[in-house]
Order: sequence, then C-alpha cells, then structure tokens
Amino acid sequence: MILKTIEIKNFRNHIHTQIEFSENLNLIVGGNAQGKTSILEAISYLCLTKSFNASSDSYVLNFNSKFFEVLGKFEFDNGHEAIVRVSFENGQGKKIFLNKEPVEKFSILISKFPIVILSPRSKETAQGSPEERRKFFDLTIAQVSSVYTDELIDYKKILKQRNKILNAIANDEIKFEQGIDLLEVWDETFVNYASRIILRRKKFISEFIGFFKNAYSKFNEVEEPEIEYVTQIDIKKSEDFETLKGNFREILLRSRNEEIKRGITLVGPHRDEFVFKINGRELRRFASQGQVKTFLVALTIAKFFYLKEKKIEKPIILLDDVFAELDIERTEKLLSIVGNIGQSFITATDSETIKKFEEKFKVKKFIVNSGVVKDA
Ligand SMILES: Nc1ncnc2c1ncn2[C@@H]1O[C@H](COP(=O)(O)OP(=O)(O)OP(=O)(O)O)[C@@H](O)[C@H]1O
Repeated sequence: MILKTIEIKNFRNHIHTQIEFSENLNLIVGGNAQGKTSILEAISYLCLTKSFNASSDSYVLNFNSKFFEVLGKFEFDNGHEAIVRVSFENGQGKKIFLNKEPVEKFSILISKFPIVILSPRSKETAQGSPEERRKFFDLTIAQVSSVYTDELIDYKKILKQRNKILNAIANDEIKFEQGIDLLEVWDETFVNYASRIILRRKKFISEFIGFFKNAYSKFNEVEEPEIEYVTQIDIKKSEDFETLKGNFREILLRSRNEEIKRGITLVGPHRDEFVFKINGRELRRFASQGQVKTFLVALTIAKFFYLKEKKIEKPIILLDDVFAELDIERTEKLLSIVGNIGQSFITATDSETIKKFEEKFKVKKFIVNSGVVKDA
C-alpha cells in the first residue's frame, strides 16, 4: 500500500497542507517545532484513527480552530484506490469516511490500512510498564483482525462491570450472597472473552517470534533475543479453546476470595505480560541502551513483515526522529531492509548526517517551516 497524497487542515500548526508523496522514501526535514511530526501524526489518523503521540483528538486540533480534517488517497498493492477522511469537531467528536461512506466501526479501518511506526515514544514499549507492551501487541493483532479489537473492547466493558460488583461486595454496599449471584451472571461471559483473547495472543506470539528473531539476527547474530508471553494459566496445557476456558474458570474460582477481599479482578488478560529478554535476562532491567535500540528496530522490522504476510499488503512505515534516537547505522540498516520494499516517511532535523543519508538513498525531500511544507 502507498499513501499518494495527503491534505491536512487545522491540525497542530498545519492550517492547510497538501503533499504529494513519493512511493519510496519521503524525508521530512525542518528545525525543531516546525511541524514535521505533526505530518506523521496526521498519517497515523488515516490508518489507526488516532495519533501515536496524543491521547486526545482535542490536543491535535489547532489552537485557533473549531475542526480539523485529514484526507488521504491510498493505493493498495493490487492497484485499487481508497480515500480516507478523518474529521474532528469540538462537541461533535470524530468522524471517519472511507470512500465517502461513513465508517461506524473504527476497528475495520485499523485492520485495512497496515502501518508500522517507530518514534521516540517506542522506547516505552521496551522499557515501560507491561501495559505498554500489551498495547503494542494488541495493536499489531488489531491491525490483522478487527474481531480482536471488538473482543478487547467487550472484555474491558465486562471487566468494568465485574470490578464494580467486587468493589461493592468489598465495601459492604451489597449483601455478600447478592454480590456472588451478580458475579455469576457475568462470569461465564468474562471467561469466554478472556479465553478468546489469551488464545489469540498465544497464537500471535507463536507466529511473530520467528519474524522477530530473524530481524534481530540481522543486527546481532550472537545474542539470543526472546519474547515470552506470560499469562496466569498454564498456556502449554491449554491447547484448545475448551481446555483453556476450563483452566481459566478454575483459577478465577480459586481467586474469588482474594478478589472479594481486594474488590478488584485479579485474573485475566488485562494482567498478561510480554517479557522481552536477551540471553535469558530481562531487557527492561539489564539491557544496554544499544540493546534496547536493536530490540526496537527488530520489533519494527518484524511487525512490517508480519503485517505484510498476514494482510498480503505492504505496510507503510513512519520513522519519527530516528536519526536522533537510533544512530545512523541502525537507521540505514532498517531502511535498507524495509525501505526498499515499502513506502516510508522519515522526519529529521537538517544535519551532516542527513546529507550522507540522502547520498545513499533515493529520497523525496520536503522542508517544513512553521506548518508550511515545500518540496525541496
Ligand atoms: N494543537 C495545536 N495547535 C497549534 N499548534 C500546535 C498544537 N499542538 C502543538 N502545536 C505546535 O505545532 C508544532 C508542531 O510540532 P511538531 O511536533 O510537528 O514539530 P517537529 O517539527 O516534529 O519538531 P521536533 O523536531 O522538535 O520534534 C509545534 O510548534 C507545537 O508547539
């Protein structure tokens, strides 16, 4: 897939920006705070319905505007075209159109437009809390399966209900027996959703790990990297759905007294972990900065090839400020692996490093100045 053109209105400091991209490498250059990352954020809205940087749509809405709009024209690998329009207005919320038809379920869009992003925030995936890694992998699975996104949303709703009941029992707001009855109403559905998510994550990691190890070995052939999926049930003894469900139901029942005492759900995929390791040691605790960088680049490459195979569609790739974050060697290697196959967008502040990079790669260069973009 390639993004041929984009039109951005009232988005961060871009009042009206129109860009025609190259189908290979697009280099977006400018000084600090000129609006380079904002272009990548706008692209992210077209594929993921949101920014990879901002937690709220209102944050990217231009300070002096009432609405923003991003319009992108894509071409899929089979030659078909698609137009995505995302708009947001204060008080009205976000609206998305695919080929002029309103998109009711955003999960559909996420699973249709494969994208891989490496940004300064990606460090959180390696070094942040378990939630950061769950987010990274949940998004990767969501990009392949819209059903997974819908199930995750439903799971979170049921989890909230369950927590409300447990909390009410713990605080004596309802009678114990009444609370247990209520819990039992929710629990079978809870077990069902939890088991589906766990099974999906298990299957995903068994497929993804090959892509990941292969990518890592391109940078380091000596180290043994690992991504371990850790869930509360014995995953090896949970081959099929019914067995997994049975195992899950069992630990849920076993945890009931503790859950009631604490007033919260203690068992379920919201507590899962994906542990990153190098040579058997946890990355988060023991890795050097260089190892963390290699891990992140390998994750990016692995995700690119995983999505490409699953979607039978080349993802686009966004690299935000990678020269500052990664160093030139890793960036060049990353681009020599994925940049020759797909379309990439890379932001950078102008420097000697960039000049050398431009000599090596065929790039279309754009200069950004106070939210205004010009072809270089
Ligand atoms: N909601 C908003 N409305 C208007 N301007 C905004 C809004 N949010 C951020 N800005 C400004 O828009 C610019 C966008 O910066 P952006 O993050 O795209 O910069 P950048 O060129 O990538 O810079 P750097 O190299 O420092 O990362 C900044 O000047 C920022 O202060």
